[in-house]
Amino acid sequence: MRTFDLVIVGTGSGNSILDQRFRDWNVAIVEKGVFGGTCLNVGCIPTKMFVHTADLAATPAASARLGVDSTLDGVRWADIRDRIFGRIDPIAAGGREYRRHHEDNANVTVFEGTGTFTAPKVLEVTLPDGTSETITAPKFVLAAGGRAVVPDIPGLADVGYETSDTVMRLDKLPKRLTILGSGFVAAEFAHVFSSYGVDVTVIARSGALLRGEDEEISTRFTELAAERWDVRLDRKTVRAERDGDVVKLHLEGPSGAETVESDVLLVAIGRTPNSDILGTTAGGIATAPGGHVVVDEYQQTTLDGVYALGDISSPYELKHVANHEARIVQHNLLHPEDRKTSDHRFVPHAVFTSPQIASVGLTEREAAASHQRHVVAVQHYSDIAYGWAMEDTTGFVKLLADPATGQLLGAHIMGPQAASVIQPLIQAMSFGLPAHEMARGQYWIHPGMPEVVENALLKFELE
Ligand SMILES: Cc1cc2nc3c(=O)[nH]c(=O)nc-3n(C[C@H](O)[C@H](O)[C@H](O)COP(=O)(O)OP(=O)(O)OC[C@H]3O[C@@H](n4cnc5c(N)ncnc54)[C@H](O)[C@@H]3O)c2cc1C
Ligand SMILES: NC(=O)c1ccc[n+]([C@@H]2O[C@H](COP(=O)([O-])OP(=O)(O)OC[C@H]3O[C@@H](n4cnc5c(N)ncnc54)[C@H](O)[C@@H]3O)[C@@H](O)[C@H]2O)c1
Repeated sequence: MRTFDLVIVGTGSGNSILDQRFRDWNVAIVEKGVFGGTCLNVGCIPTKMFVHTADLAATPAASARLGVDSTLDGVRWADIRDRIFGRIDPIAAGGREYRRHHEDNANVTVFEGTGTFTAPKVLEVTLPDGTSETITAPKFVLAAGGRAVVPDIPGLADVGYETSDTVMRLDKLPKRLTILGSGFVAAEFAHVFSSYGVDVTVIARSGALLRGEDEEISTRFTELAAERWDVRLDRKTVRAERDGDVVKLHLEGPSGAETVESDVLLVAIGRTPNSDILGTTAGGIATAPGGHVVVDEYQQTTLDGVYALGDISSPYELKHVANHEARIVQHNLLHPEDRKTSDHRFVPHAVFTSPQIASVGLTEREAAASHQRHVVAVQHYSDIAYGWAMEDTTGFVKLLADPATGQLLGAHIMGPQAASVIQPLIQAMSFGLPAHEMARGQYWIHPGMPEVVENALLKFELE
């Protein structure tokens, strides 16, 4: 058994922990897949590169009503795909090369295999050739992320399906795509593929898409989605079947049995933490019922010296959260006598679909459920100057605040550039800036898009 000072499992956010301050540590990094993890290789970065091209492809269809006539001549799928991965793949390869061979990493040993705990702080790494090595250390960082969930639907395993890991590398664009699921991944890929001219069907188990959002956003988004895609709500998928090149999904819904046919099926029903593969139970590390590794405010697991971060322990499953937690773990490894706690007070997210959606803090339903006193302010993009310029008809900002203090409790935006427009609200919440001070304590560039936030703030009826 080889002994190290520190073992890091996973090279997504885990890889960012090591810098020159660790040069005197004997470190092992264990990675079973592609260097760089989900966000770089199959997550945030490639998806948003596809979303950008989708936004461009969708522009001609949207501009005629403003008096600008243009047509989309075509979408070169292979060129888009190869440009995106032609940029990303070398970054992953470069990261691997850096850790394996660069002089900065003389103290780092890379194990390219699957790590599984056989006992507390004893990790068996199974290498691709079937051999294994056992390693140990007083300190571990578990940054092993999660993976797409595949439901137990009869026939599914035989028909062939894509997940977010594979759908961006399809050989050619399908004519028809069915997406099983109604969350982030479904909403983003439905926008991407439909903008490229693919007929998209979205199958939701419940009565709305993006159900985790504030109810008004979810309801309004579902209505808009139904105008662009074939949206099937309240459907149970009972069986999958292949007929030549066609994938058939047999559903049961409000009107009885029905079948959806398509060329490609994308399964997007959520992700599960990789704690099972990592053998956390044998490792003496507690997990929550959904499989997330349990951590305290210092990101330490139930086993002393073993830290965890990102999707393996965080129910948020967002890259900016994993990055924040990686910085906390890094600090706590380097300064065990002066540890920091992670801050999950105001975790924002954005869904890069169309219209874009962004959110931070309490939804109205959550505020009511927690008996939090609150007032609500809503401002439509259509009533601000830049909204006139865009002739926007669907976007809005919805804010929640404490009526006594003016402190913002939640912000929910659906509309152009929502992921950027929300940032000052995240800042105000994080630094405790009350709504009225935020609205009137600064200039708002006229006629900029953030005026939609200013006007929403001014609508609050505070005590
Ligand atoms: C399609 C998609 C789009 C997304 N878009 C966004 C977005 O726009 N914004 C955002 O904030 N978040 C987004 N996310 C979420 C984001 O990608 C994740 O939250 C983030 O990448 C998690 O980082 P991590 O370091 O925890 O795990 P990962 O990056 O998943 O890293 C875990 C690594 O551990 C390795 N590993 C796992 N088990 C073992 C083992 N037993 N032994 C050895 N190695 C192991 C894996 O191979 C992997 O490389 C998206 C996710 C998906 C799937
Ligand atoms: N922009 C972003 O930040 C971004 C983008 C993509 C993914 N992500 C992250 O990745 C995670 C995974 O995304 P996701 O969309 O796969 O999961 P999700 O949790 O966002 O949505 C999954 C949806 O599938 C539904 N579902 C579950 N089981 C089902 C079944 N058997 N049949 C039909 N529907 C079913 C759920 O009710 C849910 O609405 C997200 O939670 C998010 O944190 C983030």
